[in-house]
Amino acid sequence: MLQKRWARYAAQGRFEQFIEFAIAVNSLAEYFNRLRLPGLVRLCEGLENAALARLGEEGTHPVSAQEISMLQRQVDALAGAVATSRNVAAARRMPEAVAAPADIDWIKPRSVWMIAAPEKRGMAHALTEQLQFFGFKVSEHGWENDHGMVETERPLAVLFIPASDIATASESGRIAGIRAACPASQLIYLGVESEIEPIVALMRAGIDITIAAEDQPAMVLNCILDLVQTNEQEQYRVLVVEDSRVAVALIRRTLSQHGISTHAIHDPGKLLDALESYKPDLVLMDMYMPRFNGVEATRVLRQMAAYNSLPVVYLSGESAVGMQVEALRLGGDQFLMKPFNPVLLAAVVKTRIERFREVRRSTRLDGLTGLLNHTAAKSRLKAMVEEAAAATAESPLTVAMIDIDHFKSINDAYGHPVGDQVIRGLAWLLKGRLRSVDLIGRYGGEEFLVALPGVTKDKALSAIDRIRRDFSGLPHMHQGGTLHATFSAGIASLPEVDTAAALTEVADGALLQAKRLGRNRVEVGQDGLFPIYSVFSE
Ligand SMILES: Nc1nc2c(ncn2[C@@H]2O[C@H](COP(=O)(O)OP(=O)(O)OP(=O)(O)O)[C@@H](O)[C@H]2O)c(=O)[nH]1
Repeated sequence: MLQKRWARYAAQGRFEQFIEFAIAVNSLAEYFNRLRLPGLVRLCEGLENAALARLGEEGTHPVSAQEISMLQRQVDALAGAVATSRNVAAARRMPEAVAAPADIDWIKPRSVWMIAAPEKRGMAHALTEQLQFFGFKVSEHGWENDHGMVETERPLAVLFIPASDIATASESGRIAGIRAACPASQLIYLGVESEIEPIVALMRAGIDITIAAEDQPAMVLNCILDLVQTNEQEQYRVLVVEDSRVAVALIRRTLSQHGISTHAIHDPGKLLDALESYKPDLVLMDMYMPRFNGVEATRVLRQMAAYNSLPVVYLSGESAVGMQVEALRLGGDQFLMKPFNPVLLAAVVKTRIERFREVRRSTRLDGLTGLLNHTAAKSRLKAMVEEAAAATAESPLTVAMIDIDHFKSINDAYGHPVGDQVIRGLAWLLKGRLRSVDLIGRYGGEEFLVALPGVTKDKALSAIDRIRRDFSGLPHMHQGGTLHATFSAGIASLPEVDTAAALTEVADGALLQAKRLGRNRVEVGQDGLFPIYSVFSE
C-alpha cells in the first residue's frame, strides 16, 4: 500500500497523492507501534518526518527530483527492513515488502539474544533460566563480533549486559551493528547509571530501553513479556460539535482516513447527551454556533468532574490571537484554524488522544504489576458479566480468585523487594499463559482476580491448575539463590452464579476452602455453598 502510494506520487506528483502517502506512512508507524517493533517505528517516523517537511502546499508539488530520490531511498530502506524482519513463513504469503497494515500477518519470534560480558555470565544464566521458563528461546553470546548470529532468525529482543556501567566505543559499535541487522528487535541494555548523558549515547547507538543496575533483573522479564503482547487498542473516538455540514463532512473524511471514529452533532445543546452516549476521547469544537458558542460549552464541561480532563480542540476561522488565547484560557486545549491542514488535524487529534488515554490508563493500572487495579478489575468484570448476559447464545464465564500462599513468611524471610518480585512473577505468568480477552487484575496485596469469558468451569479448572503447577516451579531470585512459591485459587462460573459480586464472593469462598485444605490447590465454588466457609479462619 505504502509503496503503491509512493509510486503513484513519484509518477504523477499531485499534492493529494503526497498527503495519501504521508497518511500511509503514519498508519504503518502506528501499526508497528501496536506490535511493539520499535526499530521499524523509528524508520517509519524518519520517513514521516521527511515527508511532512516536504508537505508544503499545492503549489510546491511535485517536489524536486533530488527530493524524490531522497524519499525513494527511505522508502526502499523501510521496505528492506520490513522484509528482513518478517517471519519467513509470513513472507511466503506476502509478495509485497511493505503491505497495507491489515494485510501483514506478523508472527513474532520468541527468541532472545543475550550478549553478556564474561564477568556477568552468572546473571546472564539466571535470566536465561527465567526467560526459558516463560517459553523463550535464549542464545547467549559474548560482546565480540559473531558473524554466525545474523544468519539465524532475528530475535524478539537483544539483551546487552556490559562489564561496567559505561559502554566502550567497541561496545557501542557492536550495538549499532546489531541495530542495523535487527531493525524490528527491542534492544535492552542492563546496568546503566540513571544519568542522561550515557543513556542518550546508548540510544544514539540504537538501544531502545536502558535498565538501571538496581532494577534488574525483574524489569528485564517485564519488558520482554510486554513485547509479546500486542497492544490492541480500541478505535479513537472524536465528537465533532459543528453547525456547518460541509466542515463536518471534511473532518469526518480526514479522521476516517486515519482509522478514527467520529460522531457529529450540529447543536451544542445536545453536547452532554452525546458525551454520555458516545464516550469520546476528544471533542472537536467549532467556536461560533447558534445559541451559545464553543467556549461557553467548554466551560460547562470543565466544571463537571467526568469531563474536566477530556481534550477539547477548537476548530475555527477566528484569526485574532487575543480571542484564541482567551478561548484556551477558558478550558480549550488547542486551537486549529479553518481551513484546516488535514495532516496537522489528524496529528493533533491523535497525539492529544494518546496522552489522554495514557493518563486514564495509569489511573486504572497497578504500579507494581501493570495489571488492572482493584477498582478497574471490578468494573471490567461487571462489564464482562453484562456482555455474557446479553449474548444470544448462553455464554459461560469463569472467575478465579488467586492468592499466594504463606506470603507473609516470604516477606519475613527474604524481605519486601523479593516479595514484590514473587507478586510480579505471578502477574507475568498469568499474562503469559492467559489470552488477551481474559481479565487479569491485582485485587489486593498478593491476591489476583482472573475472568475467562467463554470458558466453562471444567476447562477453567484445568487451565488455572496448570498455571498453579507452573507457578510452583518458577524460580524467584534472591541474594542467596532462588526460592519457590505456590498459590491457592477458588473459581466460580456463570450461569450458576449470576452477578459479578456473587462470582467474586463465591470464588473467594472456594479460595478459603483451598487454603483450609492445605494450600497449593484450586477449589470450585457453588452458589449458596461456599460463603459458609468464610467464617473459618486458620
Ligand atoms: N512484598 C509485598 N508484600 C505485600 C504487598 N501487599 C501485601 N503484602 C503482604 O502480604 C502479606 C499477606 O499475608 P496474609 O494475608 O497474612 O497471608 P499469607 O501469609 O499469604 O498466608 P495465606 O494467604 O494464609 O497462605 C502481608 O504480610 C502483607 O504485608 C506488596 O505489594 N508487596
